[in-house]
Amino acid sequence: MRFAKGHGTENDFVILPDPDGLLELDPTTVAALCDRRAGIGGDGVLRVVRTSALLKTETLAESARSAERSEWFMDYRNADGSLAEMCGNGIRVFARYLVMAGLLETDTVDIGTRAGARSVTVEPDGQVTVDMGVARRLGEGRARIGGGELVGERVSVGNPHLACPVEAPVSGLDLSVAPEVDPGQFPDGANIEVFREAAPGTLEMRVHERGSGETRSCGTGIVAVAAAATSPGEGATWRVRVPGGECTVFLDADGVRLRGPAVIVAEGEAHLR
Ligand SMILES: N[C@@H](CCC[C@H](N)C(=O)O)C(=O)O
Repeated sequence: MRFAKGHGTENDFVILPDPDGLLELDPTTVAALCDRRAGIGGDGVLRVVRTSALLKTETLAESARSAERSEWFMDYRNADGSLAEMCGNGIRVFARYLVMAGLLETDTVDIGTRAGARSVTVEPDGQVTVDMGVARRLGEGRARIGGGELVGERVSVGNPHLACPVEAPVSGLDLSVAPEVDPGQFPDGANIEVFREAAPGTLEMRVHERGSGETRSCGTGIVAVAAAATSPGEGATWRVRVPGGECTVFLDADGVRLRGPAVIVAEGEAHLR
């Protein structure tokens, strides 16, 4: 099985080129690929598949139908094999892979996801900007963590988030154990972010991702905390620092854009047993 490895702010992915949709990617295979000792290692898998091939085996939700017009589809899987609707770091890495593989002739492309199509622009300076659509703010939510409680705002970026403001520097928090959420608020689970304003216009954030555990960055989580930190109805630009680097989020009346790095670090052949 051919693969590439890439990351966006150290949120890392195994990339599987499968233009014609021939791979059978079950959760066990995904978990084996993402295993950091016995596999290649990654927070998730990005299968690079033509949308026309994906649609032979999968029906998209009504809300994701815009993806049907995209040539390429980011079939994203978490490290535990579960599917997710969207990945903000992954889609930048996906676009970088398309460029490297000679599969992209323009700088801007619509990429299909289970949250719908997202317009992605690969910039000359190496950064990649994604039109993330709308970050929907859904009201207060809670999570239990290490005997305490986190209170924050539920935000949908296509996938579910709980963005929790905290007073102390985020480096002091223990996110090693999965926070528990109320299934009534999050029927499909959630990605949990803690954040604080470290300087004017700059947020610091850490995340515990659904299906992957604590990661060094989460692009949709970065968008969720930027939305939660912005006064309703106003626009803003936030730099968001995560353990693996930094991204910038632009919020305005048209929606949200996420800008950050995307790197391919290796290519090879995987031999899974
Ligand atoms: N790391 C990603 C998000 C991946 C999906 C997430 N774990 C979920 O299950 O919703 C990002 O960069 O957005």
